[in-house]
Amino acid sequence: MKWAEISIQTSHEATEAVANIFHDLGASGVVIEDPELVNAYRRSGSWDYCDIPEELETEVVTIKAYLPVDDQLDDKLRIFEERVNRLHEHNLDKGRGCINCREVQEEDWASSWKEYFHPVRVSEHIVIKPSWEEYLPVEGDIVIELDPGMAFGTGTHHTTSMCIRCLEDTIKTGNIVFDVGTGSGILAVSAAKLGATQVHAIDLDPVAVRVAKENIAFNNVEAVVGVTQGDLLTGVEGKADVIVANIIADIIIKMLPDVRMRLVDNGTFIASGIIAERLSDVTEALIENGFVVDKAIEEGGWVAIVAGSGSR
Ligand SMILES: C[S@@+](CC[C@H](N)C(=O)[O-])C[C@H]1O[C@@H](n2cnc3c(N)ncnc32)[C@H](O)[C@@H]1O
Repeated sequence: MKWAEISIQTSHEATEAVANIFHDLGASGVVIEDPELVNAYRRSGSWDYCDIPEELETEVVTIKAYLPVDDQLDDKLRIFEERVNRLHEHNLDKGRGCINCREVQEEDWASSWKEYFHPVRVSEHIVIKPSWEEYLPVEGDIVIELDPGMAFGTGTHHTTSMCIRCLEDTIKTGNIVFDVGTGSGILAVSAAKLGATQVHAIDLDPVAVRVAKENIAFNNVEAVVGVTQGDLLTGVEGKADVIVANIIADIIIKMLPDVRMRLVDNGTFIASGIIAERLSDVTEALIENGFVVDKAIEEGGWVAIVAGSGSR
């Protein structure tokens, strides 16, 4: 299906009114790009995942919506423009008011990232293969088929590949593993393929839970891996030999008491998603919570830590 992406540059005060006009014209959702929100989020310090630059031009808000390309589109565009031009009647400044319209294919949004995702060897044995690509395994390869869809975790991100390497060094046949923040399920599937006999994967995001279930089925490890929607280790019962979490530093620090409680004696916690600048914070918190830090590895500005729970 063809869609029209309609975007408008407007002012802060007109944001809600413009979004309402889009809704009235049948758009099921709008994308609001507000540089002030980006700057506020940046300053909050809760985003470890990217070095987002400070937005310098904060006055202009861009709002985008998608409408089907059909015989009503021209009328809808005309109505949109008319209503934007009448915003001053409600004492609202429309700002620049520049409207752009471009055609996009639905498949473009859903699959454009696929061209960047190819089979990749992430550890000595594990190769991540997109479900739509061919790969001829060599002896000793453990091939994981993956279609991450909208969930995080293709194996190409340093935080994920470091976790997989640490899992490969840690997991022993028969281990129980908890994967907190499973995303695409990539670490849970890796753990199962490396010999774990019970894996509990958890994610807060229902989309991730659905995608992880699909990838688990794809790799025939449903008998070993179960996925639940949940907040970190809340409500998780039993103990694991290995807990892995590729989330941000602050969340890792927050979950440490639960991690320690849910690990067997001499169990292992693999923590990733930590920017190098936060290594000392996480290390200190680990020690405060009774862990022994075995090693920290760094790649591309990211750190993964392997820590032992010791015996209690
Ligand atoms: C960086 S992704 C990691 C995905 C995958 N494990 C990997 O290593 O590629 C972090 C995941 O943690 C999930 N997450 C964030 N906060 C969470 C929470 N409080 N409880 C459970 N999952 C959470 C996100 O939805 C996301 O899927």
